[in-house]
Amino acid sequence: MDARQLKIEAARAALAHVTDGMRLGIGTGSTAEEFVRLLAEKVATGMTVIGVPTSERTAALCSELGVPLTTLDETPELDLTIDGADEIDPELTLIKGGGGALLREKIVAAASARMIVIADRSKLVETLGAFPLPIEVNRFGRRATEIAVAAAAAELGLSGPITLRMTGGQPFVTDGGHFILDASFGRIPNTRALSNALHAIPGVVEHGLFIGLASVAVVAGANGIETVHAPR
Ligand SMILES: O=C[C@H](O)[C@H](O)[C@H](O)COP(=O)(O)O
Repeated sequence: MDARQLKIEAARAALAHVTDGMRLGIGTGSTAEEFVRLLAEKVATGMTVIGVPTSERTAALCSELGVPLTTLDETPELDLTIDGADEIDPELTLIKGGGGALLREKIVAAASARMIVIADRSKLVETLGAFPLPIEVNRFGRRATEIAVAAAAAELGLSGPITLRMTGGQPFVTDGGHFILDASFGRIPNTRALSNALHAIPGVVEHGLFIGLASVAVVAGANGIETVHAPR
């Protein structure tokens, strides 16, 4: 089965958790897009759900495919968010933000009673950090923020290149109008400590470590679907 098919299988398995009338957080990325396509088929045959998209990109796809949308201001409490991830560890701590949507994704996940992560098996890791950690920063003082991030990481024994994400020769700008720093720290054993340290830096808007947000991961591999539950 190719990578796209695995994403479709994970999305299909997660769709089984969606029931009529749910208020859904709808994730961003190639896996979440497969979920949107399958959800749209259900909506077309009568399922009633309302979704809060986690990016302009997801909003556009939902609108194109007829998935009804609302805003988090109109619907501030959600039943379930379904989203992809860049890395998933055994506790279901995640790295997200490879597509730059981490801020809205985290706000939406935090407003949801449950979050299900959908992924192919390649996203499962023992320790997070091979995937560079996306850190969303205010444009103002970006260099100073970068220096502060490096210093905070060094205090925790973490180091490595921190690069400004670029696209088409220009800095990548998030839906919220911010920049993204990608921090290649390597293994991050102390995710909670790093999260706290990053949140203490004024120019950091949010980071891509999702701790204690995902309740279930639905992971598709060559041998079928594996469902991983977060420890209680
Ligand atoms: O900002 C993007 C999101 O966090 C995505 O959910 C994440 O990058 C995974 O994307 P994909 O399903 O394309 O691997």
